[in-house]
Amino acid sequence: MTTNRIGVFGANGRMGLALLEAATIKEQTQLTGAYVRSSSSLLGINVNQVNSAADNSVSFSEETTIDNVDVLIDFTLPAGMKNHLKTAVAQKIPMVIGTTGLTSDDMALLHDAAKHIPIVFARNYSVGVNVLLNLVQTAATKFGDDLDIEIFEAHHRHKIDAPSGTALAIGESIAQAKGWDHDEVAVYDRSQVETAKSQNEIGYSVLRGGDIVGEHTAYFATMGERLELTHKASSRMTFALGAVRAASWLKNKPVGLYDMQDVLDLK
Ligand SMILES: NC(=O)C1=CN([C@@H]2O[C@H](COP(=O)(O)OP(=O)(O)OC[C@H]3O[C@@H](n4cnc5c(N)ncnc54)[C@H](OP(=O)(O)O)[C@@H]3O)[C@@H](O)[C@H]2O)C=CC1
Ligand SMILES: O=C(O)C1=N[C@H](C(=O)O)C[C@H](O)C1
Repeated sequence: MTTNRIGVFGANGRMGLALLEAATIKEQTQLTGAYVRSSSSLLGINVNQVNSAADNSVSFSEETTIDNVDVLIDFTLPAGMKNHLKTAVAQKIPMVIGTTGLTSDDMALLHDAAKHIPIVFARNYSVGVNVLLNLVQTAATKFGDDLDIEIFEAHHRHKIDAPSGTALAIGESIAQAKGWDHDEVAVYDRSQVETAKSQNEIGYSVLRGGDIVGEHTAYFATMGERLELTHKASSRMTFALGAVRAASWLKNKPVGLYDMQDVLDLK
């Protein structure tokens, strides 16, 4: 097996720094690019000075200077991801994407790009959440119709998008199993609603605070019992190592759009 050379966009972000470390410590993988914006004060600085566990032969460089890379990884914001996607398509480099908060237009761009390069896009790169995406489908279909389904998520105070990408992925997985259109059954705000909830609903609630890495619970509540399926991430390295694993899996794949369930063979 040849070494997989990894370039990381948004290398100074919370996930970016974890990805620098993951690409350094993972076997058969080499960190070869740590990309930041052209305005960044980190340009030219060794990554090792910001994360001592990251490869000391790499310095932060401009995101327009990609070279010597087999797979690019992007955990940034939607605007950044879209620029990075254009670069990856232009240079025909496979891409692993974890950025959340994407609109349906952004998703259409991803689908188009995946006609030209192989892409893994997942809203959560942990093993646990990807197993959970299957478990919620079982739970959603084993109770009768007299069932209330709610999803709760909690994240750190800096998180911008809500509900989290993972919460939406869980809801979409449930909707698929129930044969529902997710957009029609998703309820994000009950503050203006003056009627009792209907059973064909997936309700979302959100907490933001402190340094919570990421917690998700799907509730299946009926009369007399309630099932709660919870996943808790306690380190960003879980997501980063998952993304680097996805990058190794992706290296020689044909063009197309894949997800972490493909990587983990969970479909
Ligand atoms: N799929 C998964 O498993 C996971 C996904 N995520 C997602 O990853 C994303 C990043 O999260 P996190 O690391 O906490 O966020 P941070 O805010 O810590 O980092 C964001 C990074 O993106 C860069 N960035 C933002 N906008 C642009 C742009 N327009 N062009 C280029 N670079 C840009 C920032 O650069 P600068 O500092 O210069 O602004 C920074 O490096 C979020 O969408 C989050 O939801 C997070 C964890 C797991
Ligand atoms: O922003 C984060 O931190 C996370 N974002 C992802 C999401 O939106 O689901 C995944 C993880 O929960 C952490």
